[in-house]
Parts: sequence; C-alpha cells; structure tokens
Amino acid sequence: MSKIMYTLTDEAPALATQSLLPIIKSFAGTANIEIATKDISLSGRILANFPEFLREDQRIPDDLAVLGELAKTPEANIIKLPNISASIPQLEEAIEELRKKGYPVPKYPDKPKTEQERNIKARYDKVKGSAVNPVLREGNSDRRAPKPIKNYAKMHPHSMGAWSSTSKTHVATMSQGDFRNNEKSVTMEKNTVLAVEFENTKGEKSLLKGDILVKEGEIVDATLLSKEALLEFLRKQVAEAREQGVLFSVHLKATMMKVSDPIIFGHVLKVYFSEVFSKYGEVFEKLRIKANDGLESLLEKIQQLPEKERQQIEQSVQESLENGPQLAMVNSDKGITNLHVPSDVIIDASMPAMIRTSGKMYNQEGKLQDTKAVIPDSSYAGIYQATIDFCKEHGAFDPRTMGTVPNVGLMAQKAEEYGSHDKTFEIREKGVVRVTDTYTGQTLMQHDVSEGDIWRMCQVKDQPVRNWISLAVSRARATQTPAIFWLDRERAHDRELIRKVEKYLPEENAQGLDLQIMSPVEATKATLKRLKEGKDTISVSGNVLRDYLTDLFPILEVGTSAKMLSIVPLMEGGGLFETGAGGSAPKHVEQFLEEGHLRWDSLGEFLALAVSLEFYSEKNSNPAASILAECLDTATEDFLSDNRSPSRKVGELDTRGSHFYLAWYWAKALAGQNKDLKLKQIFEPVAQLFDSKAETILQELLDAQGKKQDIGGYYKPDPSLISKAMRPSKTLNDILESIG
Ligand SMILES: NC(=O)C1=CN([C@@H]2O[C@H](COP(=O)(O)OP(=O)(O)OC[C@H]3O[C@@H](n4cnc5c(N)ncnc54)[C@H](OP(=O)(O)O)[C@@H]3O)[C@@H](O)[C@H]2O)C=CC1
Ligand SMILES: O=C(O)CCC(=O)C(=O)O
Ligand SMILES: [Mg+2]
Repeated sequence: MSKIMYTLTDEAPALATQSLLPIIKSFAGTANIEIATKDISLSGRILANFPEFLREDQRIPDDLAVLGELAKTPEANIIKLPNISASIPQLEEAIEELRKKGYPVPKYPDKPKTEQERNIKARYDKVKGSAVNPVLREGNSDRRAPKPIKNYAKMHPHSMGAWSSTSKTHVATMSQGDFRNNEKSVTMEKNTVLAVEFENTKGEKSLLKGDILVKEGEIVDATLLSKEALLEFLRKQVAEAREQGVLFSVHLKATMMKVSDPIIFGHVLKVYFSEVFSKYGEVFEKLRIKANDGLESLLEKIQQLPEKERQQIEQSVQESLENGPQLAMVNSDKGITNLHVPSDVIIDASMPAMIRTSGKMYNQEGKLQDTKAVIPDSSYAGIYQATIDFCKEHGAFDPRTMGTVPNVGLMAQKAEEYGSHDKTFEIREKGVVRVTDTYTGQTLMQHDVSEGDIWRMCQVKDQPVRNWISLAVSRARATQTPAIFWLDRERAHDRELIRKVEKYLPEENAQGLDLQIMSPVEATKATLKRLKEGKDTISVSGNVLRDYLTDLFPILEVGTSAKMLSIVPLMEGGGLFETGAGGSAPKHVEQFLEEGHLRWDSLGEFLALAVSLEFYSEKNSNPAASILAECLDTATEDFLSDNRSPSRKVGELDTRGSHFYLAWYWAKALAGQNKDLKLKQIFEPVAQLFDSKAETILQELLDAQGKKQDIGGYYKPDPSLISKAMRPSKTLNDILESIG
C-alpha cells in the first residue's frame, strides 16, 4: 500500500508540523492511510551527505534522494513544505551548530586547495541554495487561490497601502550587457552531447563542463552578464538614488540562483561600499571576507582584528552609509540593511511586499519611504515596473473586488534558469566561451567574455514544454478562463519556446478557448487591467516568472502566498503537493522563541493535504480517503469563515490553536456526513469530546504562550523539546491519541 510522504523541513513550517502532523496521522489512520515523514531540512541534508565523518549512530539516510526517485514513479504522493534554500552564511551557521552538537561534519571550504577539500565543497554546493525543489519537481506547476480563500479575502480584505501618482518608487534595470540582452538560443535537432569550453586570448583552451546530454527538441540557451556593464549600471544607480532622495534596494534571488546572484549581490556591496573596499581590500582578503556573503558577515569577521583597526573599518562603513543613498532596511530596529545578508531580501517575496506597501520600504528610522528597486537583469524586471506604473495610475488594488491570476508554470526537470547552476561560471580572464557539439565539433553558440563576467547555460526539455502547454489548456478549459503565455518575441529563448507553443497548441483540444501570447510587460498590463475589473486571467509562464507571479498576485489578492493551492502533477503520474508559495519566514521563529507565539499559517498545508488525500483515494481505490478530503475542505472553509488563522500578537490564537480548530471542524464534518458510516461512528464521539473540552484545550494552549522558548537549536532543534513546545495541551493530545 502506498503512503503519503510528509516532509520535515526548517524554521516555522517545521515547528508547525510538530503540532499538525499528530492530528493528520490520527485522522488518516482511520482510513488506514499511513503518513510517513522524510527529513529534507538543511541540517538533515548536510548530515546525509557526510556519512563518513559521522559515527554510525549519527548517520541518516538521504531522504531527499529517496523522494527524488519516488517523484519519478506513479506512486508518488508527497506533501512538500517550504524549506531553507541556504545562502553561504546560513549554510555556515548550520554547519557550526551541528559541529557544536557533536556532529563532526567538515567546515565549508570556500577556497578549496586539496582534492579532498574540492570534494567537500562540491558536496556542500549540492546542499546549498535551492537544493530541494529542483529534485522533487518532476512536473510543472499549477498554483491558484482556491475559491474559499478568495471569498475569505473578499469578506475580510487584508490591508493594502495606498498609492500616490507622485510616488518616486521605480525599478532600475540594465539596458545592455545583461543576461537578457546577450542571450542566444538553439533547439536541438537530435540527441547529442554538448560541452562548454573556454579559450583565452593566447589560444589556450579549457573545458568548463563536458558531457552535457541533450535530447532532440531540447532548447539550450547561453548568455552572460558583463561585469563591466553591471558595475557601470550599479554606480549610476547608487548616485541616482542619492540624488533622487529615495532608498536604495536590490532584489535578487541569491537562494535559488545560487551561483549567479550571490556574485551580483557581492558587486552591489562593493559598489555601495566602494571606499571601504578600496581602503581595506587587502585586510579583507587576509580575513577571507567575501563581499558575496554580505555586510553582516564582513562586520563579524573583522571582530578578529585589533580594536583600533576594527574601529577604523567600522567608521569607514558608517561613513559610506552616511554619504551614500539611504539603504532599504530589513529590520530598522536592529540596523539590518538590504545588504547585510544575501538571503534576506528575496525578489519573489520582496517586490510584492513593497508593492503592497504603497511602493515603499523601511528606512533607518523605521519609516516607510519610496525606493529605487535595483533588479540588474532586465529579463523580468519590466513586470514590476509595469505593476508600479499601474498602481500609480489607478491606485492600490482592492482585495474585495479584484479578480484572480492562477499560474501554470514551466518547471519540470530543472527547466530554464533554475537548472543553470552547474553550467554557470564566473569567468577568470578575457576570451571566448563556446558551446560545442561533442560529436560533430560544431559550435552552437559563442560569446566573447571578460574577467568577472557571469556566463551561463540553461536547458529545457521538449517533454516538459509539451506537458506545460497541455496543463495550460486543461486549466483554461476547466475554469473557462482566458490564458496568456508570458513570452517575449524579443528574447532568443522565448522565441524558441513560442515556436513550440505554436506547434503543439493545435494538437491540444484548445477550440473555443482564449489563449494568447504576449511579452511579459504586455501580459502584465493586460492582466492587471482585467484584475482591476474583477476578471480572472491564467498566467502561463516560464520557471522564473512562475516563481515571481506566484508571490506577486497572491500577495496582492489574498495577502500572502501561504494560502495558495500548489499542485505539481508529476510527469510520471504521481502527485507533489507543495504548501503555499511562501518560504519559511525566519522571523516567525524569532517571535516564537521570544514570546512563545507562533504565527505560521498552515492553510497551505490544509489545502495540500486535501488534494493529497483525494489523489490517494483515486490511486488506491480508498473511498474513505476521499471522505476525509471532502470533510477537510469543509473544515477549511469553516476555519476561514470563523477566522481561525493565527493572529500576529502574543496572547491571541497562534498556530497551535489554529490547528486545534481545524481538528475540531474536521471531526465535526466527519461526524456530520452520511457517506461513510464507519468514519461517522469514529468521529461522532471525537467531535463531542472536542465540543465539551474546547475551552480547556484553548486555555491550555494559551497558557503556553508569553514566555521564552528553548527548542535546543535553530537548524537542528531537539525533537523532544519542539514536540513539547508545540503540543502543550494534554487534553488535546489525549483525544488525538484515542481516535480510531
Ligand atoms: N518552496 C520553498 O521551499 C521556499 C522556500 N523559501 C525559503 O524561505 C525562507 C524565507 O524566504 P522569504 O523570501 O523571506 O519568504 P517567506 O515566504 O518565508 O516570507 C515572506 C513573508 O510572507 C508571509 N508568510 C509567508 N508564509 C506564511 C505563512 N505560512 N504564515 C504566515 N505568514 C506567511 C510573512 O509575511 P508577514 O510577516 O508580512 O505576514 C513572511 O514574512 C528562505 O530560507 C527561502 O529560501 C522561500 C520560498 C519558497
Ligand atoms: O526553492 C526555492 O528556493 C524557492 C522556491 C520558490 O520560491 C517557489 O517555488 O516559489
Ligand atoms: Mg517563490
């Protein structure tokens, strides 16, 4: 019998799991469904990758690899919660914590010298950044706001900052020398093997990457971001932000684009703090300070210096901050700027949050201010400027009346930019990079490059593209909603993709459907206009826009992407059910540790579980699973209409209390249905117990708040401590224990 796999991840979702999973297990058990857990947390991934450093009893299986294999089978039924996509500083912190706990995993060798160090670094590089999603996503993405969620937002609109037509907020993006403008793209005519080679000005050749297997019909792109053009652009933006009196902010995806974007982030830091780096560059070199890791890491590492030298550098940093444009802040109270940590400001969440907040970000005084949002590469930056322009002209959106924008996203098999990490290179010297066909020796694409340029190659296979087109058509048909393919005829890669859309669409049953192709900027304008009028439009997009749009629209429409239904129909027939499109919200953990109040909203988990149970029912001919799913959906609707989501404030309902309400409503729905009398019989007494004990349970849960929590770690907390912290109601635990 197949199982439902529930993932153990990090931070707030991992905490929430401690309280929600026992409920899920008790309920699912009544229909003989086994819920198994798989550890894909950052610490779990580290431990699984270094068995030879660990004692026998410390070793753990590589659960991510197991799930990755499972995802390629029709049996897969995986509920995937958000996990940390670690930046280098996060990875180093996690390693440090594990070592302190007696797990002797190696340190991260940032400049490996020996063969062994290179091997260790390669293994860590597999763990860092977005290391989980690409492995599990063996299908394309279908993300949408379910009806009850939209209805809830209409009834209880979240706050939306007003927009002024005089807002100075804008996006700054490159007009030449960036990935978009240098892109070349080809579609493979047959299966073959490619290589990426570099030739310097002396004619010396070296292999950057060989053995790249490509299939017939696969689209392959190559492009580069010129360091010179980037630096010139950044210098101009820093100066301009100061003149314009707006905040300076940079929005990247240093987590997911784990090779290119930390380098770009490092350049931003070096340009903003150019005087600091020109004065103390050599000291930094000695201390192994890397601009890519951010200002916080720099300030930490200079602590090793003698006091006087350290103070001089701190003084110089302070002067740069005073002389430069004001930086947008991540946390004004603590003085954490946009440039402190590369993973603090992540574009998919940060730009929508800014747009929702009147186009403003926080300044050093903790006040909201207009900002220059620097998004160096121009491939997708235009959608945000178009949204800002729309809000300046028409004012903020109104959640009570606006439509919805579901997304069908191309992402299977490491599609496009998100699969480029092993083919991204920071160029060492002037020369040429070529993509060649190993069999014929033919050069498919080539670029002149200079020292520091970031060159990359991306791939997308034909089968995922066909599947994506099919999925778009089936969503458009199922909902009778117009769909727009966000593809840019001015971009080399998109032109190849458009050829496929034009070729495969006629093979689909697309008659009578409104399907169009528009450039991202045009698509944004058309979609926003309809959205404002209360009309729905499906966005059909590539992988990066999938990521951006599935935060942008949900955050505007329903206040957060955590409430999205996020389904990945796996290409081999299994199902991957992601929870929300949001991440793991580190600040939620901070609040929990300080005040014993967790405000993680598990709506994404509830929605994912319902579709997973439904899928289970079909796959295993288990009608009881379908009843559980149906009643869970009813419970979720009641949960929403009674407003049982966690509050932000200590002393009010938190994640644990919200889980209790879900269990209560779910039991009531199961007791109230008449399709499965066995389930009815089981849940009638449970519902009665919940009715009579609700007050006690809620009080027990409330009593647990208001004090500091010790969970014995951040990346690898102590399981018994988190379980104790997240399950403080004995009454509730006993009832759950008694079910079935
Ligand atoms: N699929 C995945 O595995 C993903 C993982 N990540 C990872 O998550 C971490 C944080 O990323 P970040 O970009 O800050 O994005 P997050 O989505 O974690 O946070 C953005 C904001 O969204 C709100 N939010 C999101 N989900 C919930 C929820 N369930 N309950 C309540 N509020 C929620 C919070 O805003 P507010 O406080 O205003 O309520 C939060 O601060 C990183 O480590 C990143 O790598 C990020 C995206 C996806
Ligand atoms: O994998 C990641 O790092 C983030 C994924 C993400 O943001 C998304 O899929 O929406
Ligand atoms: Mg995202």
